[in-house]
Amino acid sequence: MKLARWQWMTAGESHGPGLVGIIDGVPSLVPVTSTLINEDLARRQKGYGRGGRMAIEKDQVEIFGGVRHGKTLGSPVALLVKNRDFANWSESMAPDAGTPDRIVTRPRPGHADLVGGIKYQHRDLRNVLERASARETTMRVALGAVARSFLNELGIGVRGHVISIGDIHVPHQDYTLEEIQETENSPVRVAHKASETAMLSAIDRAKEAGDTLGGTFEIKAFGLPVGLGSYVQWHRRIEGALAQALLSIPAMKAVEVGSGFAQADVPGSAVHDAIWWDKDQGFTRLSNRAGGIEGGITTGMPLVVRVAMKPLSTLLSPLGSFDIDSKEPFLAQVERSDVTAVPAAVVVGEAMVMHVLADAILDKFGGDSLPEIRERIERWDAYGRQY
Ligand SMILES: Cc1cc2nc3c(=O)[nH]c(=O)nc-3n(C[C@H](O)[C@H](O)[C@H](O)COP(=O)(O)O)c2cc1C
Ligand SMILES: C=C(O[C@@H]1CC(C(=O)O)=C[C@@H](OP(=O)(O)O)[C@H]1O)C(=O)O
Repeated sequence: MKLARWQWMTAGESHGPGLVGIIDGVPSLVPVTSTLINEDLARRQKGYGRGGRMAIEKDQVEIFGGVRHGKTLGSPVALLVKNRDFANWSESMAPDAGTPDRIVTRPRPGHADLVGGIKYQHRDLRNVLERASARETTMRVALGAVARSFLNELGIGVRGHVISIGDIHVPHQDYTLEEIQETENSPVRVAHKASETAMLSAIDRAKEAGDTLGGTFEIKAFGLPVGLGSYVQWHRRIEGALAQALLSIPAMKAVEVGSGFAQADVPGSAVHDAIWWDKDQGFTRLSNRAGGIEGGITTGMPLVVRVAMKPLSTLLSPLGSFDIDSKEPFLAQVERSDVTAVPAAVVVGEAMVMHVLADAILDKFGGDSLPEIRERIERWDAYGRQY
């Protein structure tokens, strides 16, 4: 795989002391503050259908490196988010000596418990679920807020919204950035009131039945330059990087670009976007079924990706499974779980798209400081308009 220019990683367990993250490759002079990062952390915590854990956590970032007086230095950015719930697990999850109570020997169908136990030779499946948990996505979002600020400074806006929860879908339309931004006020992050009401009662019904719901969401990026990604080598096609990034989010099972799956059902004349030219904007497209990518390269039209999330696997009325020690079948007693996390997953999806775009910008334009990169993009855009 290619060496990313925007390299980032996270560490930390769900009920351990907290989560840490580092990004190497952030240009200097990008505005970054804990207030700005906390905004995205709060957005990820919202959403109707979350369980008891979200009432415990109030995610707040601490910036440990790479930022001074509100601007990045060009050195690695290091972040920390503490787990409030650790206070309730301090003995069981102590990094040094402690008492491993709350041992898990009952793997949940659909979670990482069983395969992780076999793979890492753990007999306490807590050692698996602690890291497989989507708690880790908190740090993806914190680091993603740094990418957001970088992209915003270049005039690129990335926003997502919910398309469906269970079998309730919002009517399809080409949502604008403003319409998507308004979904911040919706408890399920949708832009359509009737769908919102139906989704809220579907979530209530699923909760009563001890069941869970998945759904789909859309992420759009506005203001991208033409030319990110490439067709010249397999790993440089940008939709490949986006699909990998989005499928890496726990519980995501499918990704489509533009009108994606629907393209397979209709002839080419109903799929491809006619090219248009005028002297003000240069080349553009009359429609955007391609979702802003042709030949693995951004076209300058809005980037559109959709993601399908499976229903969560921790069921209050669980499916059958076997205890890994006694080998006896059981129906697990579950303490708490989310009913749906699709509205939260949108914010994680935005973060993953922004990490890919930040890397693609640095790959195409290089540069060490924000002003240098901005100037290069402006020159590139001017070239594009007169091509
Ligand atoms: C924001 C978010 C919250 C989640 N909350 C839960 C949860 O409460 N219970 C659960 O069983 N799974 C939850 N998941 C999904 C599991 O983490 C995921 O299914 C598990 O790690 C196994 O990975 P896989 O589904 O990709 O195979 C959540 C996922 C996300 C993105
Ligand atoms: C903690 C978060 O999500 C968690 C993801 C998750 C899972 O199995 O993935 C299970 C739940 O955690 P717990 O077992 O502590 O109730 C969710 O709350 C979070 O999003 O910050």
